[in-house]
Amino acid sequence: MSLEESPITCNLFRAKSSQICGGCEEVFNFEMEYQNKEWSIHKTSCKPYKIVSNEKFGRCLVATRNLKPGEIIFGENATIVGPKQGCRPCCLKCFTSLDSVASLFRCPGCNFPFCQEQCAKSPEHEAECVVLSRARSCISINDMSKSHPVYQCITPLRCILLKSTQPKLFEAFSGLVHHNDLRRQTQMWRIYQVNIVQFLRNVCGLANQFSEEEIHAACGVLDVNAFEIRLPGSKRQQVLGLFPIASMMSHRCVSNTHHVIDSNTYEMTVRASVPIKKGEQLFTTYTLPLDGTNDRRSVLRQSKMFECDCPRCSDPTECLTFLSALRCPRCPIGIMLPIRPLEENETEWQCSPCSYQLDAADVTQLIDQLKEEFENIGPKDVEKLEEFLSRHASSLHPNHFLFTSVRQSLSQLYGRDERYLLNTLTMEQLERKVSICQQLLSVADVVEPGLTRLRGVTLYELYAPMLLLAKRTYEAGHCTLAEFKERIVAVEAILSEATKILLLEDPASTEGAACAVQALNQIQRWIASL
Ligand SMILES: C[S@@+](CC[C@H](N)C(=O)[O-])C[C@H]1O[C@@H](n2cnc3c(N)ncnc32)[C@H](O)[C@@H]1O
Repeated sequence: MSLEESPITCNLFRAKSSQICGGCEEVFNFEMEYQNKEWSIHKTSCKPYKIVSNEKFGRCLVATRNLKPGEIIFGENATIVGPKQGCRPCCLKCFTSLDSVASLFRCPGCNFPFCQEQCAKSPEHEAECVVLSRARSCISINDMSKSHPVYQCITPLRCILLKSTQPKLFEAFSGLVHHNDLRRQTQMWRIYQVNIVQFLRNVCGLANQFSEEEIHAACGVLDVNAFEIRLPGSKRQQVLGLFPIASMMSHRCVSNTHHVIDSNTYEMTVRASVPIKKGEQLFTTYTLPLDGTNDRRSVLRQSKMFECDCPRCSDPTECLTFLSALRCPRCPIGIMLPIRPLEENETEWQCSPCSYQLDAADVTQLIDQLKEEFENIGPKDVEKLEEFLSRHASSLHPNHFLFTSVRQSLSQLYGRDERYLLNTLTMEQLERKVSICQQLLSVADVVEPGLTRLRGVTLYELYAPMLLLAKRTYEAGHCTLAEFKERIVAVEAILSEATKILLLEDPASTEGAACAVQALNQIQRWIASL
């Protein structure tokens, strides 16, 4: 793959004297007399990444020097923040879910509900309120527990209004990919045409200011480039943010970066999650890493408009995680994998030892049925979740993504659910929690390697039952003091890694980080006293 440099990178060409920048390791040739001036210009623009362009990925980011796990690559603020398509009614300023608000405040201008008057009167709402007030008679949002289609137009409206309110930002926004040409044939285009384009042009009176194409382009930019912002507590609405540099990162189903978005400031920090070599492309993941190949590729096809052929998607075993693999119905040890994983609708699935085959349609039918069964289980129903695992053990590989989702829930429920509080768990249940977390980690280590949230959270869930098991075993006289110490030191290593990762997360969304630091200090003091 050739990654051509774009003109955006710093290039100061003048012969005579050479220097290598210690930051980006670029070589500069200076005229001696201009050296200091040019060097100070470079110092302010030197970054550990650069934007390059490539036939397959379009614009993308590559590392300009070796990066260590945890190292910050860049940070940037969201240029636009707004509600995600299909969200339930929320305050347009702070995104609090309105079903949890006792007394709503209706904006006198546009009639949108807000959590409080102060939010409705915020400067951020001013320009959109003028537009939305023209549709005042159609804006009647009364059921706060159900999504309302009018919210679909808020974030695209905020984008197009930049044209007059912040022309520079609008220019940058207009340079982002929208894929109107590819999206034109989709069902989504037709929905946007009615719910957003016609609403904004015909009902809100923007027909003279914005063409249909321009409004569709705003919707496209958001679909292709925006990031989800996870807000804590009652703001757990899905909110979108546009981050122009981050949106240049290409997708790979196993990424090498990790990002955190501060839920108060909407500032994104992108870090290397694993070691990255100078010249390597920087990847993020546009999908859920624990989904199977067919689901990930389908999301990417529908919303990002490309066919992912990354190493994980091209490998029937998904890098030996077997996240989509089935058990062979014919032989006891067989595992069934797609023969051509990039042709999900046509490929046969074949058992490795006995060569028995299933059609793609049969596999889809089975998985759809099991997905439905899984979705109908209550989110806290430990017994039903356990039952699901045992009932389908002969159909799915132990690491199958459906089982992995079940394990993710169980890893939290054992020890936290009121019926399964940690101190009340039996030895067997503690061992169950440990084995669930270890299985999850074995998958996370491959699909979300390094300093990632999934690993941090799972390591944190793992430490407590391990500690309790060691304590109870020692107190029952079933191990020596030396063996006990050894087990506690192993727990400390796990908690120490969990803490390191959780401290990188948004402090508002992970109360775990503070608890982890406290627990780590306690264990360290305890080890010192043993
Ligand atoms: C968020 S944008 C990334 C920046 C974009 N390349 C640009 O030039 O502005 C996402 C788009 O980049 C391209 N892209 C990203 N990752 C890709 C991948 N793994 N394979 C093919 N195209 C990819 C697709 O066109 C996708 O819709």
